Amino acid sequence: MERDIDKEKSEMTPVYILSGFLGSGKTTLLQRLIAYWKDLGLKPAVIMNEIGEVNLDGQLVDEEVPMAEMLGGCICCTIRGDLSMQLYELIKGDQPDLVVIEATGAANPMEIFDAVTESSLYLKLDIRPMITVVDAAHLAELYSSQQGKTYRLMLDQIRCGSDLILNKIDRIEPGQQQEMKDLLTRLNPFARIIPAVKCEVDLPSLLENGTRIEHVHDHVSGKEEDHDLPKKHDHHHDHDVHSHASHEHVTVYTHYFSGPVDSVEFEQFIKDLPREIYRGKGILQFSDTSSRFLFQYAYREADYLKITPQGDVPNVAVFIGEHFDKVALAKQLKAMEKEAGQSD
Ligand SMILES: Nc1nc2c(ncn2[C@@H]2O[C@H](COP(=O)(O)OP(=O)(O)OP(=O)(O)O)[C@@H](O)[C@H]2O)c(=O)[nH]1
Repeated sequence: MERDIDKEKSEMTPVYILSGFLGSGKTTLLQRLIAYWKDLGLKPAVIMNEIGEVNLDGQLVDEEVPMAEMLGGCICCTIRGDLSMQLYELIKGDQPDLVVIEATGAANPMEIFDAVTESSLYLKLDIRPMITVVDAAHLAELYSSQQGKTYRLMLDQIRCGSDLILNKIDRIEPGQQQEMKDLLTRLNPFARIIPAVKCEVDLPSLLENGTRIEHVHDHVSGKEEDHDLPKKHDHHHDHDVHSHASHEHVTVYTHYFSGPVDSVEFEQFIKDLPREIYRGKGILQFSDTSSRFLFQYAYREADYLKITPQGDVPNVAVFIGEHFDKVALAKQLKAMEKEAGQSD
């Protein structure tokens, strides 16, 4: 059977799934991977999934890379059926050497595996082990508070990863790093744990990890075989506990700006965001700067990057969080637009 798999693999399109909580660093890793593959002369293609209506991360991806965007829902549930179609069109149309799927951070990883494996009915896919990016600072905080659903979703993502990138270690105390590594080992004793800053990891060795997926794959297609590998996932249990609705508490607000906003005021607004909002991103035209900016807000840290957007991109901001007051947020953003208009 092993030999058959090896033979078949040469005709298959490798599919890499990047999992990880919102803002953990998946797009950062994706950018590194694309550059790496392109250097090797390979043609990657990307499927990006956002629960919001716009894909801003797509702006950060090399424009030559074929990309399918799946917006406005999560591939593990609401727009799950579309994934097979997108994969099919991408692979048949662009004939890439490999595909990377960056799932929304709210996605349940087992469901993504399920959704991707559905496509294996039409396509020869070599579904690679899941790579999970973990925000070290976020993990530290969630672990100490053990907050309900968010924490459980992160645990799921950790349990399903064969490689766990413990990212953003610059944001925790040096002494805490070992503690977080030990925690990850307890949560998933079979995964490789790779501490990193900005997902700077040894990519060849990250991508070499090709052994474990066979097990997960077999499980998903209902042919579980008792290798000596994972007792790591209690899959049936995971499926029972985490239904498709498990991340409905995560909500999104998308705001389209009708005019430029003042940069100082906007930065202050971001600093004052309520704790329930843990992710924000957008493309903005400030009234007091000439270029446009991509802003990123992840887990109470913001950064702003000058950009020249590809194509016709509106000024927009997306906020993702748990049960936050969308109306209040919309009002605040609207007020900023007005003031910018008035000061002009
Ligand atoms: N301090 C710090 N910031 C980081 C690190 N890695 C990524 N970031 C920043 O964290 C923010 C989110 O990173 P992304 O790569 O966009 O995260 P993501 O997982 O793709 O986010 P979603 O698409 O919302 O799920 C960006 O502002 C990054 O520059 C790190 O190691 N340390």
